This record gives sequence, C-alpha cells and structure tokens, in this order.
Amino acid sequence: DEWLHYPAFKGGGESGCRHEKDPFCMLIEVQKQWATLVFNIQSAAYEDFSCLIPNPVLACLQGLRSITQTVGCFVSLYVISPKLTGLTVVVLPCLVGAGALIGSVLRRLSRLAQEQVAKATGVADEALGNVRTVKAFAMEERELYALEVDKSCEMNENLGAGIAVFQGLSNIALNCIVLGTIFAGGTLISNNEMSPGDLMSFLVASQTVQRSLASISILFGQMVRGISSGARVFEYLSLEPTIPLSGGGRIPYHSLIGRVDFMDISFSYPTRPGQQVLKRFNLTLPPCKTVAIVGESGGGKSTVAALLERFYDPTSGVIMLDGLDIRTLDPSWLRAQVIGFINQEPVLFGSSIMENIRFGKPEATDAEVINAAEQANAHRFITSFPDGYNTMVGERGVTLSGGQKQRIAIARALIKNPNILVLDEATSALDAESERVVQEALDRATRGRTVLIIAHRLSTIQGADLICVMSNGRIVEVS
Ligand SMILES: Nc1ncnc2c1ncn2[C@@H]1O[C@H](COP(=O)(O)OP(=O)(O)OP(=O)(O)O)[C@@H](O)[C@H]1O
Repeated sequence: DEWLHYPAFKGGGESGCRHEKDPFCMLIEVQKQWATLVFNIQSAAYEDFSCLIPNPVLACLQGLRSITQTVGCFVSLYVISPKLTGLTVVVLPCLVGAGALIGSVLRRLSRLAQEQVAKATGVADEALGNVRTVKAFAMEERELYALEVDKSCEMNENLGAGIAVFQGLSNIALNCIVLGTIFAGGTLISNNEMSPGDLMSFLVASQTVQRSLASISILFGQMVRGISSGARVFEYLSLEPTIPLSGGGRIPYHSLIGRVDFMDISFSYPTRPGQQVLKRFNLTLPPCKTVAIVGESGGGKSTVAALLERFYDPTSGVIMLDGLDIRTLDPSWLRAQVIGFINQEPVLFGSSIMENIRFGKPEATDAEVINAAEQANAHRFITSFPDGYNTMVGERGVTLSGGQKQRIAIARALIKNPNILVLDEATSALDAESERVVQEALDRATRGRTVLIIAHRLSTIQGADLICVMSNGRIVEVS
C-alpha cells in the first residue's frame, strides 16, 4: 500500500511525476530524461551517421550513457536509503578490484594473441614468397602456417574464454548484489527502517545500475581487444630511427670528388653487441678508382658497404666523404644521389621493368630509363619480351632469370648517375655466361666512378686498381 502511494510510482502528468517538488521524483526524472537523450543521440548516430562518426566516438557515447546512468542511479539510491547504498558502496570496490585484476590478465592474453597472429601472418608471407624453396625441399606438407594458426587459435580461444568468464562473473556478481539488496532491504523493513516502496524503488534503480555496469563490462571487453591491437601499431609509430632519414649538409654536384676514407672504424651490430665485426678498420677509396675487398666469408666485407650506405653508424671511428664526416651529411641525399648500391640478391618490385628501373630516379624520362638499361646490357633482352619495358616482373621479380634481374638492378643504380658505386658480390650468384654479360655491364658502369667491389671471384676483381684482403674485421694485405 505504502509503496503504491510513494510519489515516484503514482504516475500522472506528462513526466509521470505529480509532485514536482519531490527531490527523489525529480532526480529519477532527470536521470531518465538524460539517459533517453544520450540513447537517442546514440541511436541517431548509429542509424543516420554511423558512416560519418568513428567507432570510438560511438563507443564513448555508449560509455557516457552507462556512466551517467550509474552515477544518477547512485544518487537516487542514496536518497532512498543511505544504509543500503553504504552497503553497496562497500561491496562494489571489491568487485571493481577483482574486475581490474581479471582485466589485466585479459590484456596480457590479448597482447600475446595479437603477437601470435602477427607471427602466423609472417610465416604465411615467407612460405608464399619463397614458394620455390618450399617446393625444392618438398616442404608443402609441413604445415608451418597451420601450426602457428593453431597456436593463435588456441590463444584467441583462451582470450575469448577469459572474456566470457569475466562477463559471466560480473553478471553473477551483479545479480548477487540484487539478491543481497532484497535480503538486506527485507531486514530493514522488518526493523521498520525502510518501507516496501523504498525497497522496490531501490531495486529498480539498482537494476539500472546493473544494466549500465553490464554494458560497461562489454565495452571493456571490446576495449581490451582494441587497446592491445592499437598498442602494437602505436609502438611502431613511436619508434624513432637512430639514423635520421634526412637532414644535414650536401656537397654540390660539381664539387663532389668521391673520395672515401674509413678511419679507425670499429663496429658491432646492435643485435649482437658482443661480436666485434670491424676492428680499427682503415681503408681509402681514391676518387674514380676501383677498390676490391676479398676475404673469408663472415669477415665483415658487406658490413663495410652497409656502413658506407649509413644503414648503421660505426661504434667508433669516422667515415669521410671528400673530407667530411658522413654523419654530418644528409642521408637521403647520400643514398639517393651519391651512392649506387647493387647487392648479391637484387630485389625487384612486382611492377613493370620500366617502373623498377625508374625506382632509382622517380623523375627520370623514358629515354633516361632506356639509356640506363643500355648501359646495363639489359636493353636487348627487355625489348625481346612482347611487352618490352611494360613487362611485369612478378612478385620480387620471379618471372626473370638471375642475370636479367641483376642487370635491371644495375640499370636502377646507374639511372641516378651515382659518384660512388658499391657492388656487393653482384655476380656471385650467376653462371659463367650470365656473369660475362653482367660483368661487361659492370665494367662499363664503373668507368669514371669511385667503386667499392666486394667479391669472391677472381673475374670480378681483375679490373680493380687496388685489391684488399680482409680478415677478422681488418685489412691484412693490399696489392
Ligand atoms: N644484421 C646483422 N646482425 C648481427 N650480426 C650480423 C648482421 N649481419 C651480419 N652479421 C654478422 O657480422 C659478421 C660479418 O658479416 P658480413 O655479412 O659483413 O660478412 P661478409 O664478409 O660479407 O661475408 P660473406 O662473404 O659470406 O657475404 C658475420 O659474423 C655475421 O654473422
């Protein structure tokens, strides 16, 4: 009876609130209207503007609605029964603490699952990119990708189970709160400290809190997944290169002589600081001369080329270009205009021959591309293809032979007309005939340039002005 006479349940008027001066009634009404407003905005956003509003904004609106509902209902709860509300306030932090604990475990699981997905994708990429090697070793049946995907599947299942347990537990906990409220409220009613109507109002308001908290817990599950995926992206975005991409001095083209001095260079790769690859290495590349480095495998020859290209900076010592420390020069200018680099395994892009050669100088005209191809002994074989320079080379150049790929790589390096040419075992992967053709192209390309040749074969270094033998990270003989 008393409950039915309570103002909040009497109904009447447009707002359903007959006693507009009753603070409890007003509070319920304001909270209801606010929740409806936010809900309507959110629904309208979903239905009419979902393509315009980013998902995080929609999620924020949903979160905002749940949070305001929770706060509003808590105020109402306090107005109805401070004692019962106090009890809820004591229990709730314990639940929130337990939720935060489970949440941190879930975040860790989610991060591990994301890393495993990335690993599985990497394996698939490698297996597909190196399909010939996979076939050559009859490894098609070895389910490398399946293994990684199974692991990823297992991890995601664990994560899903974790989120399910989290959501299940939070629902059980919230229902327990309702049961506890009825129990505690019943005790208060029997002691005449509370009316049945108050208890019913309390329950209605606490169920709204329950619904809001349940939707917050779902949002939290989505947030856990989102944050760990985003964290990996932001981790990469926030990486700063140790060697800047650009910035620094440039030597005007007409004053550039092309003398390179390696002075007392010591170097260890950052991933293996314990292994010193170069030890007080000294070498001079005189302008317009060809210097060849030979030596045992793993002796550090390619590392010398990598340091000249500024892929790494030496641990100690200085590399000079025309008497200037290359660390003071603009790396993008050095790589794009001064040094032409041709390595053992030329990597081509899955576009046309024309675009691959033009990669060396994006603004080059078709005539310049053809000229570079002629210098690299590539023009004849390119024009023998039905599509000529528009022939697509396939992913990483798989539709070309080793010698053809190498000559396109030479043309790509020559088109920028570099002052310094670095050839890192450029012909070592070729048979005798292909090597002869490529060598011819290289002999032509090296004229009038400072050249560093890293070689295994005698034929490659025959024309060199200086031959240096490298062992154990330093030059041991010069002839
Ligand atoms: N990115 C890297 N990280 C760590 N160590 C590396 C890296 N690259 C090469 N090394 C190590 O540095 C040493 C020198 O390698 P480098 O490639 O310079 O030798 P190389 O003389 O060119 O050999 P090869 O004639 O066989 O090509 C080797 O012991 C190699 O294992």
